[in-house]
Amino acid sequence: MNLLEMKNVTKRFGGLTAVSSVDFEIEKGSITGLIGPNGAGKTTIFNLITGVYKVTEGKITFDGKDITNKEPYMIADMGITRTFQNIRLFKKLSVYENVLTACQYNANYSLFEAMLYLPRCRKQEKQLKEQAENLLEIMGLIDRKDFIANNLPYGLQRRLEIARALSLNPKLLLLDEPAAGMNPDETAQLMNLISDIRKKFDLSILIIDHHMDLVMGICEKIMVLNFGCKLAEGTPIEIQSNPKVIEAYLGVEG
Ligand SMILES: Nc1ncnc2c1ncn2[C@@H]1O[C@H](COP(=O)(O)OP(=O)(O)OP(=O)(O)O)[C@@H](O)[C@H]1O
Repeated sequence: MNLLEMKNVTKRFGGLTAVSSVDFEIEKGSITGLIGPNGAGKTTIFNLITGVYKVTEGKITFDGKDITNKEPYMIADMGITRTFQNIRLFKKLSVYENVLTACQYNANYSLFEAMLYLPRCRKQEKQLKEQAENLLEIMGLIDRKDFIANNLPYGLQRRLEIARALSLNPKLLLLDEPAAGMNPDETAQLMNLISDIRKKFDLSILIIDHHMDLVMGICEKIMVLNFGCKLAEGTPIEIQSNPKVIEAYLGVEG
């Protein structure tokens, strides 16, 4: 069953077609990869799915509902969250505060209840703190909960960003280059972590990354973009042996 469907999606910026008539599906519970050379349109696809950019033509459906050109906060509420190519954290807040502020989006007590610190507010605050601690535990960050985010090593900042994205209880998590700047050991650890969180949170995951070992190692399906068009789609083995992909992308590596 498909969780997300893009039908004939095009995005133009003036005269530039960044994404051209792309059809694409993400199966529920899957880890899917999105690869392609620089400028191929990968991040634009993330921005179209999350409502940051408006679709020029075509339709995007999520969990059976049309989300084309909905506002980003509506799409996040429906269950799609993401991380960014350039890490976006509250750099001067602690690791714990970064996750807790994201968890607090889930609170639904009123301002009145908060001002008087009524029982419903107290109960929810306690639950949100537990949720934040639990996420830090899962992401291997609990020992550094009081560190200032900016002082974390780069790889851990990426994990913290994933923890923040998970705090909104998504059904679909979009990871934009989660292994950027990581060494092979850190990349291998991240692969295990991504597989774990898919199981623990019953998630579907879409990953953009240039680390072929990561993408080929954990994705069940991969879509290859080139100049905004879908060049190929298939299992890692099919993609690795596809002559068009080798020529356009893998062949130019190294
Ligand atoms: N807001 C924008 N305004 C104008 N052009 C844009 C905008 N966003 C993206 N583009 C253009 O769309 C094309 C696709 O960009 P995109 O960032 O989606 O590529 P990408 O595949 O994610 O590349 P990379 O691997 O380098 O991150 C590029 O030519 C880019 O310059």
